[in-house]
Amino acid sequence: MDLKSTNASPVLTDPAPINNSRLGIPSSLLPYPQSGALFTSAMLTIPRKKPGKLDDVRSNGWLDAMISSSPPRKKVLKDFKVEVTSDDTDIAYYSWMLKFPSALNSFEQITNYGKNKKIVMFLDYDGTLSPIVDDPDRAFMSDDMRSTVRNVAKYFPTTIISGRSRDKVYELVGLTELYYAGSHGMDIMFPVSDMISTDHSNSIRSTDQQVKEVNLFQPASEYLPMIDEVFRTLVENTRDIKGAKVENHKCCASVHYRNVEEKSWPTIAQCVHDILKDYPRLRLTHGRKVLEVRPVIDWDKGKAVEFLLKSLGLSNSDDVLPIYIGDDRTDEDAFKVLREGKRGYGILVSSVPKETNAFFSLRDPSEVKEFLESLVRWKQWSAKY
Ligand SMILES: O=P(O)(O)OC[C@H]1O[C@H](O[C@H]2O[C@H](CO)[C@@H](O)[C@H](O)[C@H]2O)[C@H](O)[C@@H](O)[C@@H]1O
Repeated sequence: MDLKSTNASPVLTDPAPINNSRLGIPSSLLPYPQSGALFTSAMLTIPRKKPGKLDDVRSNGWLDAMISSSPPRKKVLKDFKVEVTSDDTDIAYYSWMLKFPSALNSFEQITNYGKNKKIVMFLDYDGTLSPIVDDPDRAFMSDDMRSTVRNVAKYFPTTIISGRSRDKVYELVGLTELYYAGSHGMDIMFPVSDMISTDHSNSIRSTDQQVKEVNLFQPASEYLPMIDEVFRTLVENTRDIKGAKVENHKCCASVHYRNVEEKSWPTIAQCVHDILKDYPRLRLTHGRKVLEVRPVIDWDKGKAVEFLLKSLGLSNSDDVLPIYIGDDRTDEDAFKVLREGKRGYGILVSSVPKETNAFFSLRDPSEVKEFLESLVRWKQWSAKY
């Protein structure tokens, strides 16, 4: 692993000062709400802005990205007024699988490569461990999936890496035997007892819910008041857009449009665009029917994987095989790190063909469960022989 790059400050150089002064108090003294905390407009009066002309989001590609996010299985070819049948979809999927084979069909290849190595698992949450549902607050994982992940963690060091806040994803997964990285890897926690090395300046010691001593790494900690402020503005300014939902993930904020009528997508995009104009230190990324606002720092799920491998003493690529399973564009950063460094395997969860840096594919969370169960069985079997 390139240690130098992870030891450098993850904050991208940008001359604009961080605008904590907007709030009038030093950031270190600011309280920020826990994940999922309900925002009441009484907390702060924010002048509401009507979205500007919708030209920006049409020309900057945001709208196209929104339309292509989470595509439906059946597509209508508008120009020809024909519907692509599921047979056509299947043909497209199977030819895509020639390039990104099923991790289930390639199981032997994966385990042959991992035979004398320590396998380290990284799992995304939404769309990977839990199916995508309309209400983000109801994205529960099944008890079966939970027990599968528990078993995986018995044999392989396992981290959940999510775009959600760390607290929220821990609440949803509920397993103490895992490591957790929330806010797309900008909020990482693991027990000090498992730590082999860290010399990162953004690491601090803390205690978790079980009062265990933990290492907390938050490369975007100085942005927390700014994210909180933007979250409130987003809530206020999207209030009249039916179906819009804004989440505060502590180090980033999400604006969901899954339940917004398609004709209002330009309005919601323009609304986010207008707010971001006031925050040059924040940027936008796209997820599955969600716009994500996050700090302009050189940190993502890929960097988080590298950081965790190093901190846990697992960065020797000859002895270690990291496997990362995820479904989202933000997971591509991790797939890329594994592919480019020839370090491990990315597995994309998708039921439609997609451009990806992953090596393998799985169709949906049920196939993820099957793959994880096979891995556990293989490990138990190989321990005997
Ligand atoms: O990194 P992840 O764990 O995959 O988190 C990414 C986003 O997941 C959630 O949104 C997605 O799942 C929702 C529930 O199925 C769905 O309603 C939404 O449309 C998806 O985008 C979460 O709510 C986001 O904040 C995360 O960033």
